[in-house]
Amino acid sequence: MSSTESQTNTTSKRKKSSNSDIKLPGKLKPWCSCEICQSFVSSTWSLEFSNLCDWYSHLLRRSESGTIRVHVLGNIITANPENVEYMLKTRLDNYPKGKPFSAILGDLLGKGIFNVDGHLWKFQRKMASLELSNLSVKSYAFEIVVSEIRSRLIPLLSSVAGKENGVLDLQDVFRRFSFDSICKFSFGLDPGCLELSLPVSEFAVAFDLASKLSAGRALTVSPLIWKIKRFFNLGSEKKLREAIKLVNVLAEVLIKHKRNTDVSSHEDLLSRFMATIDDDKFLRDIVISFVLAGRDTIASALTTFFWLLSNHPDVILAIREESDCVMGSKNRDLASFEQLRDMHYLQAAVHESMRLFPPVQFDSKFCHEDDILPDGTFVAKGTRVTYHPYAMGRMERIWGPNCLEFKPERWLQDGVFKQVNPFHYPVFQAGPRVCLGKEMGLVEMKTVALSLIRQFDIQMASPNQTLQFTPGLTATVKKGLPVLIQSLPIFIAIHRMHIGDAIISLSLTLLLVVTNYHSPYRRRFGHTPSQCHTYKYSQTRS
Ligand code: HEM
Repeated sequence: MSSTESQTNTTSKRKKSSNSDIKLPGKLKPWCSCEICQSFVSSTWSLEFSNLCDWYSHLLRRSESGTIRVHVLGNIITANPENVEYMLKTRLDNYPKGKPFSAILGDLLGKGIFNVDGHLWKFQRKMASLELSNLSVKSYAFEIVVSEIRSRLIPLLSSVAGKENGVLDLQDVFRRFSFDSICKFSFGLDPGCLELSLPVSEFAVAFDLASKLSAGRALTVSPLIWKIKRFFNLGSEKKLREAIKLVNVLAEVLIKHKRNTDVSSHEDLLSRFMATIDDDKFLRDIVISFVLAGRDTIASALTTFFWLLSNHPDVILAIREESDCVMGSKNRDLASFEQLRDMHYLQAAVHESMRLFPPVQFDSKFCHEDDILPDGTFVAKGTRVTYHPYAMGRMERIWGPNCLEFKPERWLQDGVFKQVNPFHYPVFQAGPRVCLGKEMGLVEMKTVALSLIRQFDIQMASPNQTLQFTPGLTATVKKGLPVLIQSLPIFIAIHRMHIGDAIISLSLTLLLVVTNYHSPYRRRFGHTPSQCHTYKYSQTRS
């Protein structure tokens, strides 16, 4: 079917829909007394739900169309895949980021890709897609991650492993890790956040504060409040201005330095973009967008993944067994790019984790001209429309009756990872503006997770911890993720060669061989890890 045909069909379907919603205005209605708005205004939703997104998920599950309105916010929220496809692909032009969003992040991001629409976006998208698909840029990104794991992450975890009171906030560790990695990738600059012997980087502190305060603007009752504070340079707006000034000074110094250096052989984004762009302010904006996009998302995804794993030891075992099978059980090196590609269960587990805990829990666009969504919802010009990946991951009508369970197997068909329709799973957004760092992010996440799973036993310091999120652009766990760490015996034996540990590891290896036959891997995939090379080979051939 041609795209015009499919568009016509959608339109006629929408016309047929007799949703009474059509007559409702979509605009802001601060006085609304409907049940949802009253519960929102009085915060009574919090009596039953720990997180706003859990309450929205509950409302969206109850809604026949999978769409609700919060009139007091002037916001239409949808978990309906047809609507999501419509706004992110079919009518992308009618659902831009819009001025309210770009005003909030404008001072920090300027005209960077994350914050613009139209020609400015198209130009950056084309340029960045070209660079990110380049093989040498991909291996540069991978080398950065591998080196950060080897030289900082593993030594840090090893230094607290087994220590009494050796509690570590894993969320904080991941935030430092991902900041170092994305800065090296974007600027070729190492802020050394995970290096505890180094003083905290000024850039990291300023960037952190600037993104936190910018996101805080979205939480004010009316944008007028932060705009007035900005005009008079008061309170949080004064701090934001100072933080952005520092980010700008450091970026300027860096760009100047690079302009005076031969960067033709450098692989970082800034050096590569320099060849095309002369305007240093624009260059700064483009690269800062990448830092914002690629930092907290990875840290958030890893934090919730390890929280889920702590309640699913069978998944940890299956990941270890699959990696032993692909890499060899005695191999303690990090997985290579190719080896990661062969780990279908790991790929399934990280996708499943982000289904339940997407790093970007919701994402809003602003309607350009009056419109009707495929489910019949009328959208007035200027209305905010939010698609909600967090709620979508919890919809029975999309994922079936076990939608609330963490089941990596749902992504596997005969042991091979199967993608789903991206509009059912818009964790990386979908359509023409799909996340540019998706592949890179997945590789980073899997490399970090696997390196820790193979070398450490990680337990929650408070085993009954539930996840409560702080409001912001990316999901952040309110109290962090305090964990206790133990090195795995095999790892100790190989790296430290203590005779006692070597005996323990030998016994464990024997135990593993004996229990191999009854392993979770076998139950899951119907074959033992030692058979899996042949298995996968025959899968590929057929
Ligand atoms: C688990 C990791 C990640 C997740 C879940 C994720 C998710 C997303 C989402 C939902 C968007 C759409 C945001 C919007 O338009 O409002 C997005 C856009 C984007 N992401 Fe990611 N992201 C991840 C990692 C990364 C990384 C590592 C990079 C950098 C290399 C990156 C670069 C970008 C860029 C540049 C955009 C803007 C694309 C455009 O507007 O055309 N992301 N990402």
